[in-house]
Amino acid sequence: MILAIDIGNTNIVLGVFKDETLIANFRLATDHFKTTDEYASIIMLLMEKNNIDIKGVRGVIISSVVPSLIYTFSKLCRKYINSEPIVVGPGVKTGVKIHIDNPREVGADRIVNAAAAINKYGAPVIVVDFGTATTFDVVDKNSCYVGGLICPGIKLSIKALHTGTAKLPEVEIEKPDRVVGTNTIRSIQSGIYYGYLSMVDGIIEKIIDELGCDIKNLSVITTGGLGSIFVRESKYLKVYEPNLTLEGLRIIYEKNC
Ligand SMILES: Nc1ncnc2c1ncn2[C@@H]1O[C@H](COP(=O)(O)OP(=O)(O)O)[C@@H](O)[C@H]1O
Ligand SMILES: CC(C)(COP(=O)(O)O)[C@@H](O)C(=O)NCCC(=O)O
Ligand SMILES: [K+]
Repeated sequence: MILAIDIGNTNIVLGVFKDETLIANFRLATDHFKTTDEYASIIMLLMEKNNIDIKGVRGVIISSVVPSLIYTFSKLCRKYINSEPIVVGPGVKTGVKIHIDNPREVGADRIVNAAAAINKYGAPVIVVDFGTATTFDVVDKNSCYVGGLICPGIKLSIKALHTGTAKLPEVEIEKPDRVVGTNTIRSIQSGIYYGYLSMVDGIIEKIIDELGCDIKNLSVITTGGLGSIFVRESKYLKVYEPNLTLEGLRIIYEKNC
């Protein structure tokens, strides 16, 4: 078995693969202050509850956008799994040609998403990841990662409206029936929901223009904890792949083991 660990700013997602099949996945809150031993005790308990023998894990691969937790989880792998993890970054083969100003600064999760999307859908492909931030990753027709966009995440935007004002409450993400809100909560929900929907579709149209390709030849894949919200409702987001990053990690593991 392979253990894939995707460390995001809000959640840490773990996936256990038996050959190419994801047999279990767990989601933990990202906590910069938890120790190696604390994370290990949670993970081992979850493994046990899912009847997974940690001794059967032959390798671990980690993608992290939280630098301090790379150390915590690498230590966890050595101490509790007896394995030196592959940490996605410079020097690790991903199969993705990165054509941006400074390949070292791009979030590992974005390259992992691109690797998974190319593998499953071919190129050109766009990945929209609704996590703490909402990111767009663009792979051109030559399978080159050519960059993308970083937008404030949905929950982050809702929080910012609340913390940056005296009177706005923190609302739940909901689709209002009408775009014109008739009270404060409905107005915020409409701003968030229809604002994001228009932003996503508008950005995808601009990317298509810039790539100079036809929408018929391009795949647009959605992922991330909040990714299911706009699928179907959007003109372009039709495919939701909740485990895209984990699948990308498995593919990259196989290239490097
Ligand atoms: N299964 C789920 N259903 C609904 N919301 C979720 C789910 N998983 C995560 N979320 C929410 O989605 C947001 C983004 O999560 P995630 O994609 O894990 O972010 P990140 O990768 O930045 O850590 C978080 O606010 C989280 O609370
Ligand atoms: C853009 C991100 C914050 C997204 O992180 P997430 O929402 O998945 O937690 C992360 O990929 C990151 O820190 N990237 C570094 C900058 C870059 O990608 O250019
Ligand atoms: K993201």
